[in-house]
Amino acid sequence: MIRIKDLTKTYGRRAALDGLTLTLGVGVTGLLGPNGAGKTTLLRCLATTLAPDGGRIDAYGLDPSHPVQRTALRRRLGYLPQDPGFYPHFTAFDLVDYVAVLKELTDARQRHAEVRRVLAEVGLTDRAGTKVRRLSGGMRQRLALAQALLGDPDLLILDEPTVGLDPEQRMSFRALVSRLGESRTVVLSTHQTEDVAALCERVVVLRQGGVVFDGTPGALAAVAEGRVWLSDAAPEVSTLFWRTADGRYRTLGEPPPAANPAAPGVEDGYLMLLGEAA
Ligand SMILES: Nc1ncnc2c1ncn2[C@@H]1O[C@H](COP(=O)(O)OP(=O)(O)OP(=O)(O)O)[C@@H](O)[C@H]1O
Repeated sequence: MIRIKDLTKTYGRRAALDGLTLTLGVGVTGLLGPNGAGKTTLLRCLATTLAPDGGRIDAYGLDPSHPVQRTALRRRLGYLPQDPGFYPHFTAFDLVDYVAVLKELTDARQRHAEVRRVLAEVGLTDRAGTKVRRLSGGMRQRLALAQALLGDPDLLILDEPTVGLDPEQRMSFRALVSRLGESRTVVLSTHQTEDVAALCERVVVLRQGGVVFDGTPGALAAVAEGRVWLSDAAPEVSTLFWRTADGRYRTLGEPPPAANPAAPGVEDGYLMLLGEAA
């Protein structure tokens, strides 16, 4: 169990985290929130790469503000940062192997077997010998995920993991992450409400460094219950609407004339929650 209590982090005068409190258990939790809401800052604090200014984190009884406990926690987590810095001249295998060395896998035989295992998990076995600079964006993203899986961590922290993946890779990513979430804590940030709907049993919405929603994807969708409409004519008042593939207009907010109610999705609930719909 991971308990985050009253976490604060300020850059200059800007509060990136403003007294954030959250508990994480086994399963996949998705973090949604507009740009600058504090998702990356929270994930970096959890990954122990950034020290918060105030509040506390208790992960499996370990306190990351304590140097010895921080090291113990690092052994139990895997982290996919938002912009992983890669060495372009390393091969995929060498890159993951290098991270494995940093993660104290000292026995070369066992380490190489573990590197092969995580490359296989993300479908990069046949690219093991390819240099990072020759990999596509989606392959690099999968490589970044592979290094996070080293050592089978209890806590997997994934910052926008689906960026750059094509639809097929996104599907296999979802399958992999939901399988991983059966027995460990997975927390991921995303701007893709589809990922949240398809993959997360829990969604936490951050805004201005605090939690504004914590519940199931279904409960987030329900925030827009009775506020989603389909109509043949475009609404006249300025609400949030768009033309769908079948030529009808989908409106969020007040109903346009002669509109039919439609079932809300996670994205509708999220937009309503953030007040971006009228
Ligand atoms: N190293 C930094 N120096 C100064 N300000 C920062 C730094 N990192 C983040 N911030 C600021 O802190 C706030 C929260 O940023 P953070 O990256 O955590 O948000 P986010 O929710 O991950 O956003 P995004 O969806 O754009 O990735 C923003 O206002 C950002 O400008």
